[in-house]
Amino acid sequence: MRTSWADSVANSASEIGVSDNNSFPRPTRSTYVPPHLRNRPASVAPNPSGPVTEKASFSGTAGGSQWSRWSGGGGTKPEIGRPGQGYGYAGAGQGGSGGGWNNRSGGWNRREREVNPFGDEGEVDDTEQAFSEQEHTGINFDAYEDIPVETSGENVPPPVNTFVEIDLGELLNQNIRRCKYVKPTPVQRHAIPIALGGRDLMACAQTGSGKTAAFCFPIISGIMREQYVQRLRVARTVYPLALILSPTRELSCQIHEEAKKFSYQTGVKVAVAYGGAPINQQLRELERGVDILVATPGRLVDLLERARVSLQMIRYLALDEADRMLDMGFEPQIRKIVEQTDMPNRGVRQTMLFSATFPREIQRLASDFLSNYIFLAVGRVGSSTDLIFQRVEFVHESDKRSHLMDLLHAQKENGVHVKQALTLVFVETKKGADSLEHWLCINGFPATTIHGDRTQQERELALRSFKSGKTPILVATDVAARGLDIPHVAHVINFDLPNDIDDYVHRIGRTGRAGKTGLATAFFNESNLSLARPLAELMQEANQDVPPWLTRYASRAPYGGNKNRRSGGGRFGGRDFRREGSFSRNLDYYGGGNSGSAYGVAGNYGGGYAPGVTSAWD
Ligand SMILES: Nc1ncnc2c1ncn2[C@@H]1O[C@H](COP(=O)(O)OP(=O)(O)OP(=O)(O)O)[C@@H](O)[C@H]1O
Repeated sequence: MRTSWADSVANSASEIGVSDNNSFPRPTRSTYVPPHLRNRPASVAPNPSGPVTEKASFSGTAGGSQWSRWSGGGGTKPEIGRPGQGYGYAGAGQGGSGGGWNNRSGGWNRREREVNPFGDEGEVDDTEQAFSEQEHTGINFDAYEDIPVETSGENVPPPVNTFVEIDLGELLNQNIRRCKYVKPTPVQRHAIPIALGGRDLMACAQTGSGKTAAFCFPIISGIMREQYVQRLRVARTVYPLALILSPTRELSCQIHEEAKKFSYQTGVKVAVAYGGAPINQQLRELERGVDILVATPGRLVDLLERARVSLQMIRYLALDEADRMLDMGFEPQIRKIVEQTDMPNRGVRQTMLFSATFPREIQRLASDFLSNYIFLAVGRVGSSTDLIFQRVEFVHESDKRSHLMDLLHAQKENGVHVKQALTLVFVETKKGADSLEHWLCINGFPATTIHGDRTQQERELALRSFKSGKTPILVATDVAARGLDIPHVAHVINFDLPNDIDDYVHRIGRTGRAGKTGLATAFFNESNLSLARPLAELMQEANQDVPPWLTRYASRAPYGGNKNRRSGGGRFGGRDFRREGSFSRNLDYYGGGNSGSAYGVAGNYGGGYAPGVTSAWD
């Protein structure tokens, strides 16, 4: 059995040799001027009404940057930094790390101590050897080594094998060690050098394979490196340098938590904004300063409309679950945020899109936001990891509950139904979720539920209760399908199968994460016929046993599961859509083949919701 990346740290014994010479060419950005402000007169910079002179102490090598112009130019100066604080950075004196790093930690106000997100309070081994020592402890990444990797685009930077050969900065490296990340995962090996090279990126890698760090590390490192000595705020408007968008509130919170760990004591400030939670609290948090803003689109639009956030200084834009962000549910909001605000244009900002699935027409849409980008696919686009043992059972609608009960009883008898083994049950509707939860509870299986009709407080409570094992069964709609990284989810049950095979991939991806194995069971019946073929193909590709009855259905069924979203000639045929020379908006990728609009009609569009299904997306 494979070893988990993180869990095997303690037990690992040996690891392949690590070079600590920094062989990867280091980007040369000595003094950073935000690209969209280059060659502009100073007056183009945000022009504060009623500038406030901030007592901002800083050291380091900021001379010549736009920031220093504002701070030291003697002219009008926007209010910079957090009120009442000397926001200074110690650019010098970073032992061990290469020059040019902007150690911002010196600027943390002593009154506002940064909470230690690791809860270790102790020292971290900050010697250069620490990675090497850990790397010799035998983390088993072998299972991932044979994953096919495809990159396309011009001048693709080479991948790295270790964290030490990437110049992320010592403070970030310390946090990586604290996270017990010993070695970069395959997507990190490829994506981090690409992003550090300043390139736009469309990256597709399997669920649970470490995509969050793959976009967070370069952003944090870039902000540290770029010598932003002061944080801009004009009146009550804040100017983040990086924006990370995700489709759900819970996922945004999770990314925020992760990013806070990665940026601990670097001076890079991360804040989160999402719907359903009191906006005033989020505004107060923003006012304390923000370099990286993690947000759901709806709440961000609200903040932009209130002029509490400006995207004028955005240097990095990352879309997590990018295909979901660009499908019918979100695309208008994303276009509004990216194209109709003061955000710097593509080619000026750096844009990174990540997901485990990337249907080709979404790739095409996404290319509107990217400039000369690199396409990276680790594993086949849209494939599931073979760490997940997949099982499909034919269950009539009326038998589903009793079948579920049988499964749960069997789990209990096998000792799986314990605190450390959580079960996630996906259903199609919010009503269905509530009713199943109630039924489970009265039948002696403590369950809770998460869906779009619950208040945010209820949703957060449910998630906490599930994570802690207090309520080991979570009944969820698709709101929990993407991105959530919940340790100890041992079993994902598709009580109702989704209509789209990509949704299935994300749902089952809540287990079998970070090198761990997991189990996924699906209840299939006549109402899922359109999924038969893509499901059988997906399972086959992941070396799973496909039941003969499913193969029979698959051979009879028309290709469903939104095959129209993929390339012709097979589910996994399409990778980088740019390689398909004849790709055109007018081709029959939308199923109907005659879509009047460039983007097809809603009903044919992958992310649309099936009739009668209420969306739980934020
Ligand atoms: N280099 C690493 N070493 C060990 N563990 C890692 C490493 N990188 C990430 N992880 C862990 O792997 C888990 C999955 O990572 P993450 O949530 O980023 O996956 P993902 O690819 O974004 O998944 P999804 O597609 O479901 O959103 C997390 O618990 C994370 O802490």
